[in-house]
Amino acid sequence: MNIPETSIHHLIDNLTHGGRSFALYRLPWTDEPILVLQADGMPETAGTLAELNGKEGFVMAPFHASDRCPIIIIRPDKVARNWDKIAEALAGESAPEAQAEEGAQTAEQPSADEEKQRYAETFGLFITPLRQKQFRKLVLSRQSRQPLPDNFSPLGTFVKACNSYPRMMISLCHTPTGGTWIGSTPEVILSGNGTDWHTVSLAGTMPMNGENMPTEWSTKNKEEQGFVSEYIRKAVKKFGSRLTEKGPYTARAGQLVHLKTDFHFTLKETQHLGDILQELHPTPAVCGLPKDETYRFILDTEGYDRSYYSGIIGWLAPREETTLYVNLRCMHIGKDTATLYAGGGILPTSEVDSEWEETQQKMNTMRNIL
Ligand SMILES: C=C(O[C@@H]1C=C(C(=O)O)C=C[C@H]1O)C(=O)O
Repeated sequence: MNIPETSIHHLIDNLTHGGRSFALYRLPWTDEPILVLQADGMPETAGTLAELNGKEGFVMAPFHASDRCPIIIIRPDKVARNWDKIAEALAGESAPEAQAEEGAQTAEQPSADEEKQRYAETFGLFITPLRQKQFRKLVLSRQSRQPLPDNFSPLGTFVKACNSYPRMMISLCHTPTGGTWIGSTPEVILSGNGTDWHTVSLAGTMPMNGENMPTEWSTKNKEEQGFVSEYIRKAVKKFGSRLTEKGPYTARAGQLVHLKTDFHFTLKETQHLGDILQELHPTPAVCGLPKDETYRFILDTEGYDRSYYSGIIGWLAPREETTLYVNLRCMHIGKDTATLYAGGGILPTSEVDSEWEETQQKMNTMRNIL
């Protein structure tokens, strides 16, 4: 993907400082940036995914919705594909007045050792109920802040992600309340149109071996992904018919590989996609099993707010094509730091050092383009 001409580049970068809501995204295996822009006013918010029934727009839903962190629906007043059309859509837009930057981030950053120490403590809290067989799987995640480079450009970073990660859905999304997020996710939660729908079970992680894809999976990884498949199969059967499954197979995501199963199914109608999202989210790829108990446990025990990480991001359009993803390998852009997020599935046999390393490798997806 090319960088657009300088005026568009600056305009989009400036939009990330303003009061306007927009999303710029690129679907896997395409080279087409898509802009969704709300012309005025604050975007609509919702407290539950079910409230998305019948709605159209660019959705950004958190791991756990609250008043402070609601589900956001950017109204598609303007939708434009490719830089030429995006330039036309933005013609007449002036660079918005810069708003006061949110939350001055002057707090001391913990050192790498302190971050690992904290992670290890929380890992201890997570492994105990797993070993006591209270839960079958838990996903433990963390955040890490790092300074933005002096010449940081959100749009430049978006284009770099598009060029580095052809298999992933790349997004740059800004709203006045949610702030600015950039991500590169490998995981569909719900996509399709008409009667044909698709979701995936994605779990298990290994680093690429140079340019070679490792394909020998440990029992732990296979089991972890099997849990997600089992959950998705059940959830999808509640709404869809004619379920077909392909996998598990090894799928590349940047410098990592995962185990993946595709699920295709038929829906009779598309006015209740919110109900399906509510049933699916949070899948055991980002939460745990059993769902309700592990969701509560994570909210109470993980020790930080996941915000929009491991929520849902993408285009919802019940009358045309929907492409919704799990918001992974993402970062929140602050005034002069980026907050990166990553997690991984924990089973009773998990070990703290390799799980920590896995979160580092996942965060590198964003670090490598900063
Ligand atoms: C939780 C993340 O990724 C998820 C967890 C995985 C795992 O536990 O192996 C693999 C892919 C994703 O479903 C993340 O990227 O932060």
